[in-house]
Amino acid sequence: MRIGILTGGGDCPGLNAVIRSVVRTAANHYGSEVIGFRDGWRGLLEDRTTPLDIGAVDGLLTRGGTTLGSARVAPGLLRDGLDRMRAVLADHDVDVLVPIGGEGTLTAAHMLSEAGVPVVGVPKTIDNDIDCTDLTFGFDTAVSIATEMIDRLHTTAESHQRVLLVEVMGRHAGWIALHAGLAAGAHLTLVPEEPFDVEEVCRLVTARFERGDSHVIGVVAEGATPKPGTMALRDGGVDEYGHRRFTGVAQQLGFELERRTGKEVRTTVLGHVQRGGTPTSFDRVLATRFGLHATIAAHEGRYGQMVALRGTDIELVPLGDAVARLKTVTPSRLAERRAFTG
Ligand SMILES: Nc1ncnc2c1ncn2[C@@H]1O[C@H](COP(=O)(O)OP(=O)(O)O)[C@@H](O)[C@H]1O
Ligand SMILES: O=P(O)(O)OC[C@H]1O[C@](O)(COP(=O)(O)O)[C@@H](O)[C@@H]1O
Ligand SMILES: [Mg+2]
Repeated sequence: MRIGILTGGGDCPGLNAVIRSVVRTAANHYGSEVIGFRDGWRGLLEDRTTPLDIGAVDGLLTRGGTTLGSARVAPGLLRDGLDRMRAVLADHDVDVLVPIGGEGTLTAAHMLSEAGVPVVGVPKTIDNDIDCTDLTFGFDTAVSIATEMIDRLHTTAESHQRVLLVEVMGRHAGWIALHAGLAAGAHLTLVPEEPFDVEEVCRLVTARFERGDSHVIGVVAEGATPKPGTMALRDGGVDEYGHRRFTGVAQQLGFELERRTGKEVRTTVLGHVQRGGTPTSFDRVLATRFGLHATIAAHEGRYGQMVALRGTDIELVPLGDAVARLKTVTPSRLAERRAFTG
């Protein structure tokens, strides 16, 4: 058998570990071959490939990023390129395609699958917002990095009796903010799922200083928004791929807080540091198991599926189910942070 593999969307610690796992499982369990398409769907459309044998994946387990590269393609171009992609796959004798990506890449994978292309998907995202899987690799790494950074912000914030706002990633879902906030003892966590009231945030800040607390740490997901009418947030529009352009919610909230409470505020935007570097051991294991089970599914002809973590087992779920909706933070998980707010 010949497996084609590609990585799409934003990079994520653990992508290389999946690639290695697919190649090793294919070669060692099945005597199969793997070919990589460069730069996500773009490489498949443009027929840019790289052979992947055991030697090519040496050392990949621990390396961040993706050795195959990743790029975005406008979804319309992809839909128009269906026949072209089919022809490229046939030219390379690819029997099954294993796309590794977020909800965008997996939506495209579902489209190919519906068009009859044999596909087994692997979910990736640091945001942890893909449905039908308990977790995605990259999330644990991002939370670990964010936690360490927030730990460090505590000490400088208390030295100066400041409010420290830290903006973390999370376009539609506040999982990173919620988990890093809980892990690092944040006093306030703002997530996209629950628009915030700037007056309430001001009350919390003022109350903490009035009762003698030394500082405030607020974790703000990049996709958090104020309740309508409470605070203006600059509109950045959308990019050519339909993604909302962020304009720095933490910074803008910081200005408002300083103005309204008179307290000194500093803002730290963690940005891509959350996605860079080596995956945690948890993510290495999850990525390796995803790659292993995707390769088994490919050889068993279980197409149109995505590997998923359910409890401690890796299972297969229909791609259509996985991309039907995003997995956002539930009200009950949001409620858990109340005791630690303020
Ligand atoms: N609705 C869609 N239909 C078809 N293809 C899509 C769709 N959304 C995204 N894609 C393709 O998947 C690529 C990656 O999606 P993107 O949202 O950027 O990253 P991720 O896979 O991490 O969610 C896009 O550049 C595009 O080519
Ligand atoms: O690297 P880019 O293109 O600026 O994208 C940033 C976005 O990618 C992410 O890091 C990960 O999102 P995906 O895994 O869905 O691609 C988001 O948290 C963030 O908003
Ligand atoms: Mg996406």
